[in-house]
Amino acid sequence: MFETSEAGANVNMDQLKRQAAARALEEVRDGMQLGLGTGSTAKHFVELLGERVAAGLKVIGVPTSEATRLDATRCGVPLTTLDEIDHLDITIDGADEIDAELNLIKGGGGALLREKIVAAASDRMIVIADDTKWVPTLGKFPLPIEVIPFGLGATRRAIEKAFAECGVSGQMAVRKAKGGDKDGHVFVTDGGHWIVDAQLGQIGDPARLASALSAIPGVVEHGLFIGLASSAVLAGGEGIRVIERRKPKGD
Ligand SMILES: O=C(CO)[C@H](O)[C@H](O)COP(=O)(O)O
Repeated sequence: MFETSEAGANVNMDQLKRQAAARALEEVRDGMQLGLGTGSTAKHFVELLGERVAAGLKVIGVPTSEATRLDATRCGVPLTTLDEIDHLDITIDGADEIDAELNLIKGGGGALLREKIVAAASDRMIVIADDTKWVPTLGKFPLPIEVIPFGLGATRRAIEKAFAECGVSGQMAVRKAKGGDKDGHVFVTDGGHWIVDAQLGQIGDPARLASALSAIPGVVEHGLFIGLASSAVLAGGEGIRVIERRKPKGD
């Protein structure tokens, strides 16, 4: 399904992200419980949602990171936790790569663990992105793997074994923080873990790789989101494309 973009071809990436966020906001209804994603695209959604809340919309959100918690608070979006409510209606989040099955690579911003917990607790997950995130095959974006620092050598060897079994290979690097007083130090997630980014190039069977990585004890979570996204809103120079997942979530 295609929709016409008002902005035409000369929009910059940030405008495209905002357009995708605005389109997803049309799905939000009074009384909904929302998962709030992390990243520059999700930040647009939180800001636009804040404007609707200021105008009287009644919603409550669960943030997927401390950064989003701060943004949502600044924008006046009421927040709760997954301990206080029993489900979420929609999670709206960005992605680093999206394929035709709506499998995703996420975690470029380091929030993959909370993002996956929140998405899994939601009836629907709407992915919002500029259309450069749409790829024929996942893997060009380095796959984030959240790990426990203890025993990292053993965990890395187990990850390499899982890669070989799944027909992929590539360099791994422990993520470093960029900017601020933590610049150059190891990046630490909101959960206190580290991230290993794996440069795989192409992931032929993302579901198989996801299962193999999940089975490794030192791996807390990985950035392959398989079967979680219900739809993707992609904004490009030609307009907005909304892609629905063929099978409903949970099937
Ligand atoms: O997974 C994420 C954070 O962990 C983000 O959703 C992903 O990195 C996309 O970010 P952006 O909207 O800034 O391109």
